[in-house]
Amino acid sequence: MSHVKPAVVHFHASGPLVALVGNPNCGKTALFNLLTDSKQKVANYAGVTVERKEGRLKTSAGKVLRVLDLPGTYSLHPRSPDERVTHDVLYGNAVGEKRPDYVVCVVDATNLRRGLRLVIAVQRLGIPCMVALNMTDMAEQRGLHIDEQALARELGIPVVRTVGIKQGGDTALKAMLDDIQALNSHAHLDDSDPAIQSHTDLDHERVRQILTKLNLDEIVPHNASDKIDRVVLHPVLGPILLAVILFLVFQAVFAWATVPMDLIKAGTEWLGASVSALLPEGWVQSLLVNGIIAGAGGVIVFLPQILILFFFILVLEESGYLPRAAFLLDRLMGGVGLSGRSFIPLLSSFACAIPGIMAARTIANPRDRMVTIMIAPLMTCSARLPVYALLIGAFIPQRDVWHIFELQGLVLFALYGAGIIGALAVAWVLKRFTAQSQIRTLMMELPSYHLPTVRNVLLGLKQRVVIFMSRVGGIILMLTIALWFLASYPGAPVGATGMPIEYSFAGYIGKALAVVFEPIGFNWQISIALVPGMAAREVAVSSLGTVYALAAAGSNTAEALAPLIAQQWSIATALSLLAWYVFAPQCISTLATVKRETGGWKMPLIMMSYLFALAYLASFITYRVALFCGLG
Ligand SMILES: Nc1nc2c(ncn2[C@@H]2O[C@H](COP(=O)(O)OP(=O)(O)OP(=O)(O)O)[C@@H](O)[C@H]2O)c(=O)[nH]1
Repeated sequence: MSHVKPAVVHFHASGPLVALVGNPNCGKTALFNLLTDSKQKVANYAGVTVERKEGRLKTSAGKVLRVLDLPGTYSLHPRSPDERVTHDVLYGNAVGEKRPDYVVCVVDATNLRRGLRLVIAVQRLGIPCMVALNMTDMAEQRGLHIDEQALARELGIPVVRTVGIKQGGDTALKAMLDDIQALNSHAHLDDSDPAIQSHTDLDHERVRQILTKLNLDEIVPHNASDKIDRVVLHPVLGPILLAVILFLVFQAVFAWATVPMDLIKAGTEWLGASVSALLPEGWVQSLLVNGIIAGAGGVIVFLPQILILFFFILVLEESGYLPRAAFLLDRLMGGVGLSGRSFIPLLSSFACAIPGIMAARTIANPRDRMVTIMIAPLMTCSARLPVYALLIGAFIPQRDVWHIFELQGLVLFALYGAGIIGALAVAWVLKRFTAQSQIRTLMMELPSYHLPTVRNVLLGLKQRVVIFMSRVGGIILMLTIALWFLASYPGAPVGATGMPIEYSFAGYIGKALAVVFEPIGFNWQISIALVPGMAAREVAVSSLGTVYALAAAGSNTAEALAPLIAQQWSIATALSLLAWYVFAPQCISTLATVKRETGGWKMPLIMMSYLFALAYLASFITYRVALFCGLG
């Protein structure tokens, strides 16, 4: 989707500032959510948190602490923009932010070696700190018994056990934060100690000594994950499995959504009819029935499909499969000059280009980061799903292919595929125009698999519903009402022939634009819908709903839209419109994000122009080829 409501709450209240610091994927955000009762995104791969998030913890002693969740980092020498965020906060360089008063170093108990290196580096900063030994449940399952008291003695700072995914899993941490004085009194390392100069080798040595002393120097493999990886990362089976998984997801989007979609349709229809019957004919009735109900109802109907898609994405995210997919795709992406690192930002763009573009902060190489940002909008964001679903529903028959595939699902899969291929092609071209190609090896952490928690999946789905509905109630509603106005006024003069909408502001605009879009097969009604579709893509659907509802003067709402366009448009036009939306120029909020992330208007302007040109070209070719094949 093209707009994400910022879930970050900024508190200006003063109060001790506690920062959560740790390696990527060690469970910082899970703990942050528990401590502050927040609902930030957690997922089983590195690089989910790319900016600082703040929350508030009220301790049982009544003290209020400000808690910061920071992007994961391996060291205090930042290599990517997200690691720099953590670095700047810890060194007191963050603009408008004081240095934290306390640091909680979150350490993955199943990966002590790496976590402790960062702890030692943090100790050297001179900020009072402690260790939250997280994922202790997983460590226990693998037979790893850590004596936290002994560890605390070795490090000279408090150590508590936590489980980020269990209610109450933060009890010991909360108790420790309650007694904040205790943290103050603990010694921290300081640079004057010759034994612990800031030297990586010395840190490694110290961690090795601690682990040996605690009898923890054996690396315990995670057998189950290793076994699964033998299939999932297999050079032949792995890619086949990935293709099958993605394919099944798109099949499910169509196959499972029919019943809830029918229910929503029936509900909207009933509402439209009831309001029509209740209100006298006039502008109020027209605004409600043809404007709001036709417009908003026409978009809400696609919510089940969006939720089904996200259900799968959330399950894949939580299970730990996604970084494996990145690993499998590394070679393919290497062919166009990208590394597997771009995979997660690009995958996030399937929800919405905005989090995807922000996730590109995890990419250390500036050129790779820029290319990833430029192609992120080509991933099919969920705002396009309503447009695709409407056109597929109207023009592609429901038919089994070889008794296995559903034709509509197949077409949807192809459209997502077209976006990906388009993105790879653009990346390849950008690579030609930018600096030398160099071979980069992908260093990516593969987390252990675990079963997705029902709570996290439900939470993720709830967030999608909230984002979607606030768009429907916000920007979509606003644009729909504006369009209704433009499409209803000034109205046809007495004795005029043709549809009243032709004599409206929207009609005039549509006809003027149609000159530009006629070569790619768009009529004036589609041309009208494209304009508000720039602000938010789903609005193209509600706009068509409004335009056609008004055009058909009185005929009811968007449910009628699919058969109506099926009757009025040629297949060539529908295919051309689908091609348009594969590349369609960006929604405004995406461009604003690109400006923020790249620090100027140059990149967003280049992005908008190239997407527009690409969309026009793709539609032109599609339309002409379709006409040639007799689909006119
Ligand atoms: N079994 C188990 N899983 C946990 C625990 N804490 C977190 N997780 C899971 O570990 C994964 C990573 O958690 P996050 O909270 O996203 O990790 P993070 O450190 O914030 O990650 P980044 O944002 O990438 O730095 C998620 O799938 C969590 O559900 C824990 O104590 N036990």
